[in-house]
Amino acid sequence: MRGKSSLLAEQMSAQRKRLILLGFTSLALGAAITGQAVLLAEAVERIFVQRSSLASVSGILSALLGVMAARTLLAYGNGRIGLQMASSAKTSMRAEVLRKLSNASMQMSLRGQTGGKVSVALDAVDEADGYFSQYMPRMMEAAIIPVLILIMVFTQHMNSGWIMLVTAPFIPIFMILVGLQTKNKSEEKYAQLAKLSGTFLDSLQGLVSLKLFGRARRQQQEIERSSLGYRDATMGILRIAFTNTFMLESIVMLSIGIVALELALQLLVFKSLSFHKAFLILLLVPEFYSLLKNTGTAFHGGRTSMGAIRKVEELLADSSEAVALTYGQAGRGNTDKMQQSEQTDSADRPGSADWRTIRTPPSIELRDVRFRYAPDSFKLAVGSISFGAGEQIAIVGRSGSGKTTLLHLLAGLLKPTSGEVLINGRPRAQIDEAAWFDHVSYITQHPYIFAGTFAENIAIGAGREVSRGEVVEAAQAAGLAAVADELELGYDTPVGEGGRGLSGGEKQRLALARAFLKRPAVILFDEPTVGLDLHTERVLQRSIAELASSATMITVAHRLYTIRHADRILYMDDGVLLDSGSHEELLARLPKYVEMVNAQWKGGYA
Ligand SMILES: Nc1ncnc2c1ncn2[C@@H]1O[C@H](COP(=O)(O)OP(=O)(O)OP(=O)(O)O)[C@@H](O)[C@H]1O
Repeated sequence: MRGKSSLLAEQMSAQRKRLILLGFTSLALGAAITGQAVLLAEAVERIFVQRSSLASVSGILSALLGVMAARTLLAYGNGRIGLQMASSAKTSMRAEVLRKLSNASMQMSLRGQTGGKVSVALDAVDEADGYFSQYMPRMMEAAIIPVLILIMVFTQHMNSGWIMLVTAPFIPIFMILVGLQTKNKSEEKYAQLAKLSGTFLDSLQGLVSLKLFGRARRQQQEIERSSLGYRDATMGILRIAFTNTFMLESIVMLSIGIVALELALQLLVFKSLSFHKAFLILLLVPEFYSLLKNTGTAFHGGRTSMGAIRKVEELLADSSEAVALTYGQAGRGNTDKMQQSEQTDSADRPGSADWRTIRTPPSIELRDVRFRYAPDSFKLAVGSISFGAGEQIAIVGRSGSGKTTLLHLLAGLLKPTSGEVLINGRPRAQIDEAAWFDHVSYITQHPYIFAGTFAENIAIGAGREVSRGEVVEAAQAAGLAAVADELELGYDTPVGEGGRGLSGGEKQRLALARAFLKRPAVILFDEPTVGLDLHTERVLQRSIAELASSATMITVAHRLYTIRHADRILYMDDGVLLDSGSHEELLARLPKYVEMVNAQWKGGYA
């Protein structure tokens, strides 16, 4: 797991060059600020005290203008460097979040609320901006420029230097106290925002169910509660920010007042100070405190950003933890390999290239495979089974017996807690994931339809550019041609979110059309439990049989037709493989199987 604030440390080390540049521009800015004060004091001294002619100070005035222009440019430069740091830090953080989320195991994807993750990936990363664009440049300026000013003041008048040195620490001390409070509040704000986003997205996704169960009002109240929590957390931060600004302003005013009083006494009462020196110090003192004060404001923003960065860090750490927790020993190897594959081109890895060229159905072997979603949860222990190349396997068993879990293990969506899955004798964990998925089609009961056209949704299966002709051919093979003809814009009709809806049977045929484009060597099929009309049923059966003729096919089967036509049937019972064999063999020796077959006859599944 990542150490605390290591994400920040990583980002800072990636920005080292810009930080050094920032140091140099801050130094130059400090020189410009002190130079400006010196030139201004000199010009005022000559014009008003020595009554020199304007022409005699024209050189000083031009130099003053030049220094002022340089100061403006340097301040602008510091701002730009800050913005560039923020932009590249945000880009790399967001990329890391997206990479982690997309590489995460299926369990990880299911953990936590999607809305919360979206909020962290978008809002929290955006909030990190302030740390790099404001906090860091101001901190760098505060570390360099006040020191330059202080040196200057000490060389002019020791007393003023001491007053500044004694009063200055009040500002950072105050900032630290406020900052600590703000950080907690900021983390609370992000927790509230993630909760609000999560509740909101959940409610949107489940709107129909919520309405049907009369829970819409309660959910509305839940959203209201979450949004009020978020409001309170935000208001809490703002309250601290306003108090912070007021207090800082008071400290600054008081400090400048003390220095001015001391200068006035020295200048007018004790007459121990020249006007030039007094005026120069008086010009530098507000610069000194204003820099520290700006740092105070930036500090507040910086702490808020740190809270946001911590949230991003937690999300990243959570992904790594979930991977380690789920995979156990075997998983640790897999995670290593996953990281390895990020560093080296997957095609270079041993076993990838030859696997890519395989087009024939592979043999699959489970070797003493065990799996748990979490400690003390459902346990799957199927032992060792092997499936011959091109074999048609049906997995059957009661609801909750672990059929889908087994299918996910075969697909590589879940990693075994112990044991391994071998493909053509090679551990699946050693095969490049992308290369493996190139050869697999997993047709779930509820295929995902992306927001896009009907044709695009089919084409996604190919994983390459495909012509309209190929899409139409795949649709015909999957029995979808008639459906496409009935759509308003044919293959160009928008479907998925925001588009036209598709029925369950249509979605499954669309998943089949994707598989026809892909022509996979392995088909994993979660057969629909709901009854389809006779015509759709026949179309599906025919299409699947055609696809299966060139693939190793493993089906979580619910229909007697599929079960009877399988080469081998695996009967699962409470996470254990109770028996396997042909339909006739199981009928002869497994009473639970007979019971299931009889129940299906009665239910009309056959
Ligand atoms: N993400 C998960 N986390 C924890 N437990 C899970 C998860 N998914 C499934 N389970 C549990 O694992 C067990 C097996 O589930 P699985 O979906 O594999 O059963 P199944 O035989 O496919 O059931 P069905 O026929 O109803 O789809 C169940 O007890 C289920 O509650």
